[in-house]
Amino acid sequence: MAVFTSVSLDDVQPWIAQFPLGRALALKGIASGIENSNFFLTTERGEYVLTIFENLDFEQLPFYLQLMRHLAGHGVLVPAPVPNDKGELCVALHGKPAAIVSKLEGSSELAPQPVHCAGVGAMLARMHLAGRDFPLHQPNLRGLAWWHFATPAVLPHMPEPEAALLRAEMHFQEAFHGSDLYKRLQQGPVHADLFRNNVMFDGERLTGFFDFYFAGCDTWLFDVAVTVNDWCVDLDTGVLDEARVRAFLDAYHAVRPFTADEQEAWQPMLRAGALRFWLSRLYDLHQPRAAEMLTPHDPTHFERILRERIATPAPGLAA
Ligand SMILES: Nc1ncnc2c1ncn2[C@@H]1O[C@H](COP(=O)(O)OP(=O)(O)O)[C@@H](O)[C@H]1O
Ligand SMILES: N[C@@H](CCOP(=O)(O)O)C(=O)O
Repeated sequence: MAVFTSVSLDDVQPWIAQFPLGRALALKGIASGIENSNFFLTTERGEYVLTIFENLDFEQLPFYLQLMRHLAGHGVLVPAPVPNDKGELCVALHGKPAAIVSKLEGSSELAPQPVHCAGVGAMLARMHLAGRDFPLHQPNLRGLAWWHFATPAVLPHMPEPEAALLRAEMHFQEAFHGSDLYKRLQQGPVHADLFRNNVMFDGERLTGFFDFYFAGCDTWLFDVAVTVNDWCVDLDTGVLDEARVRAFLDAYHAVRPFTADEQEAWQPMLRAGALRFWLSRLYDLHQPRAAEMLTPHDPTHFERILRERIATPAPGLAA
């Protein structure tokens, strides 16, 4: 998808008058994405993306939009939110929160090579460092507490071998998240959904990270694990590609060196990253929402990745 909320150019015209963007010239629904309604918006001032938030409310949005603004101000490549004439970054449209952000150049690199992974690793480390003095706090809303909520909702729909794996992994992750090792890991604002489709490249040049609407405060290592599980994986088998993993981790480490605690937590964290998306994909499959163009993501992809991470140790954080 997804366009959950339909909007026409006529709807947008009076609304956009509060932004310093001139008149709206074109509006086009974007089919990809599964969380929000997104539109490419052409105005007299240029190209933007209009997002109508379907699951986030006005209280939650300042965290995401101010974080993007903060990171952009610290040289991290992310879309800049456009304030209206009152300085607000988020304004109601059709009764739902909406925001306009700058459009990034380029396109997603869906078949990444080590050079792309290195670019993402280095920028992710810069993002973590830049987030250290971000003053707002919000937990990762798809963290352990949400896993506890989602697990009983999906278990009745699952055949027993998969249900057993989910129960066992939840048990394992509760112990890991409660450990002293976990509590010592460095935390801060994380993207938490930095998949291939949420990064733009122009050739080999990274032009930006976007889709910050799963961001929250969590361990930096969780962000690394989520990102490696997508960027460095063979999509057919769930096996990690060593050259891409090495390129990613070495580039990250060169900007923000991994700690000894992070080395120790790396394997269970990769499992946590896989569990998080297995669960959310199961939840979306079994508790679907109405949308004009929604294509659910396949949960078995992350079940495979989880099984593979349990069976095979991944390359370590440092070479
Ligand atoms: N700032 C941006 N610049 C360029 N393209 C964007 C931007 N934000 C979103 N898009 C486009 O919109 C699509 C859907 O956005 P995304 O944030 O992934 O949706 P969702 O929040 O529903 O998952 C992306 O794949 C991308 O093509
Ligand atoms: N990346 C998640 C789903 C979130 O969708 P996005 O389009 O907002 O990245 C997944 O692959 O399950």
